[in-house]
Amino acid sequence: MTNELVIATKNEGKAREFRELLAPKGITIKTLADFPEIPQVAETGQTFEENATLKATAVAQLTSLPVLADDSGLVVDALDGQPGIYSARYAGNHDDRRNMAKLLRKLDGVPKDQRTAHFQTTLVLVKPTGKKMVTNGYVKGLILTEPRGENGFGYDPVFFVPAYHQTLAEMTEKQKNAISHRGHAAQQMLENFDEWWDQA
Ligand SMILES: O=c1nc[nH]c2c1ncn2[C@H]1C[C@H](O)[C@@H](COP(=O)(O)OP(=O)(O)OP(=O)(O)O)O1
Ligand SMILES: [Mg+2]
Repeated sequence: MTNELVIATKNEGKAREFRELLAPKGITIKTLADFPEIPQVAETGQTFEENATLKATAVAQLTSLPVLADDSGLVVDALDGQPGIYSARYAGNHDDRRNMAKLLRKLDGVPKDQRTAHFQTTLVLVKPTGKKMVTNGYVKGLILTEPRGENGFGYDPVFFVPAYHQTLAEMTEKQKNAISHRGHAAQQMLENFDEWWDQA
């Protein structure tokens, strides 16, 4: 069996975090940047798991390699769970600054104790044979009224984690990975990875 895993993402921030999270496995990691001919997979599902499965399955078929896909988003309580699966296309097409600006506008006037939210990541691992593994991860926080910090990506600058008195964008990548939705989902995946990898 090949020693390569493709991460089915066009998001450089995710790809960076996965390289760090998967480093202990000693697997050769590729991303969609290595397969420029693969088109964007339409995220037509109604859930994180459906969308991650669509991305993973399409790329496994096209590459004949094992694939990991991540579908993730920000779930805001005061907005009835929005932007949720629409996080990447909330204000525009993958424009982090406009997405954050729209979020802050929607939460204008909402008091601090009602600005609760969580990030969710659903990870789907799929082999070309169809063998699949799914894990989920979460992190709880509060949406600030203005961005803080330069690290990370997406909504990180407005996502404050009370236990650490920092936004995700104020943490190092290692700190973020230790507590984030993606970090938790990846840890769970890694616990069962060898069993999945060794099966047909
Ligand atoms: O740790 C995170 N820190 C901040 N923001 C985050 C995080 N994790 C997901 N997010 C946001 C970014 C994007 O607005 C959406 C994911 O959308 P999602 O479709 O899963 O990813 P994407 O389109 O950027 O890349 P791709 O589908 O190629 O993997 O949630
Ligand atoms: Mg996407």
